[in-house]
Amino acid sequence: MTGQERRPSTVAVPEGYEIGSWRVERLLGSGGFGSVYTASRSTAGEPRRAALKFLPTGTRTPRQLRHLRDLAEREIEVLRRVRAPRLIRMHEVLTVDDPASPDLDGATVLVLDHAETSLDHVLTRSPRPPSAPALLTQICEGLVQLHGAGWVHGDLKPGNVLVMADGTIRLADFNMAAQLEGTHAYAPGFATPDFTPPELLWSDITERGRLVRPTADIWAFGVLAHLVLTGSMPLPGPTAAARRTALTHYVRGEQELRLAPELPSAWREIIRDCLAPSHDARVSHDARSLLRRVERLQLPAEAAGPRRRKRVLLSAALVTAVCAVAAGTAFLLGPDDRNSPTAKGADTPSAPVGTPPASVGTPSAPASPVAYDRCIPGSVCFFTEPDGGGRMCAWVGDEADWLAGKNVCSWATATSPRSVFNNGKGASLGEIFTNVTYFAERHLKNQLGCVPPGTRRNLDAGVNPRSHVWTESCA
Ligand SMILES: Nc1ncnc2c1ncn2[C@@H]1O[C@H](COP(=O)(O)OP(=O)(O)OP(=O)(O)O)[C@@H](O)[C@H]1O
Repeated sequence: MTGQERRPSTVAVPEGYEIGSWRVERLLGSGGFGSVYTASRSTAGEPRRAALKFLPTGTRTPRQLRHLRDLAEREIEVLRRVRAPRLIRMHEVLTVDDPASPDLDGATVLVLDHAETSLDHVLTRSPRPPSAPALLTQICEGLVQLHGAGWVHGDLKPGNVLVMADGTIRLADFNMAAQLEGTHAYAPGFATPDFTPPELLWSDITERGRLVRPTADIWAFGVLAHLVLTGSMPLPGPTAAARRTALTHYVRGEQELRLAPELPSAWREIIRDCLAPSHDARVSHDARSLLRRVERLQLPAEAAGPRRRKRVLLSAALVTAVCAVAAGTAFLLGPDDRNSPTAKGADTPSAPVGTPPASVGTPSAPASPVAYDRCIPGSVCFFTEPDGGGRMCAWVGDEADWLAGKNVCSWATATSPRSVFNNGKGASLGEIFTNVTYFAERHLKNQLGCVPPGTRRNLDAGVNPRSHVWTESCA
């Protein structure tokens, strides 16, 4: 099916229809596999509003049914297991039990956080939104969180980037998502052609599905970035077929990648790397290194420049300037609940999901050999107990103020960390800022220590960091 556009298929749900504690209001839109409605809660409790995604898993022919169930299960699995600030949250899963409505009976209903709109709609109104760099930073954060938790999105495109009422974004629509087994994963054989990397457009589908890797999302990010920054596709053409021909010429080396001339040169470099014509040529640009580059584009030139050129730590003055901006773009990873019993299986209702806390883990959790492994790849984690035990605070980006910055560490007010793990990926993947330097005061003042990539170490009692920054070296 790759190469064909998916047609929306509407699941008709009447206004006022009741399911669980929800009353359906109006249709938000339909995708290839189901429809999304706004709903309000008819009983006490939070949230008051939600988006209900109806997947018609109870109807259709047995073959369609199997396929729809597989897609629904993928989405539920991701939403249950990966809870992170830049991914849409799922509150519960319901099944319609209504034999009197044969089209609805048996449908799976995902109760999701209600988004205000999608990036697709934003681009229709404003093809080059002024907030494009900030939007792209957050999309990149979403990819870091998803890939860090071991999943490939597989269908990143404007329709699957939701914009919340507060203007922040969340990645959504995970029915093409695939869980990594080492370096690769198997996804169903669908994708949206304009956002699909060349190696997948012409690849075979095995019994387990199509082999995908995180570089597929990196390609999609490149297309998305070009679209959001310029209002046009990187491989232009009036129809999907024409764009595909342009892609073929590009991949065969018969045609250069001609990015829009108005694209700023730094973005041009990033997009070119994302749109490298093969997986091998793209593999060194993972989501995390991309995030760093995207974040740095938003720093004032005088702050970003010296940090890039000199392979030394930031000077105190410079650091203050960097922090003011970096604090606005760094983020904290949510809990990694991959080992949680409630995270398994698609048939039990999930517990309500709250905003991921700034600190995760339990105060009494004993240190164990796997304790450090809670730290999601790509992040730096500080723990309240030695050997990765106790509570954990994790960051992918810089944090200028642990207690009052963008991503605070709630336990740090009263507790000193006793161990640290720099689980950043390291220089082998082309990343530059791989060491984590931490400071006794906010805004990176009064250096306490530095952790090289891959290092797990215990900290002396009384070491009280208040800020940290990813740096080129610990020297
Ligand atoms: N949580 C949500 N809040 C608000 N709107 C949503 C939410 N989830 C999805 N939508 C909107 O509902 C519509 C249908 O979404 P859905 O995920 O089913 O399909 P799609 O992404 O448009 O298409 P496809 O699944 O074929 O890729 C889209 O317009 C999307 O923006």
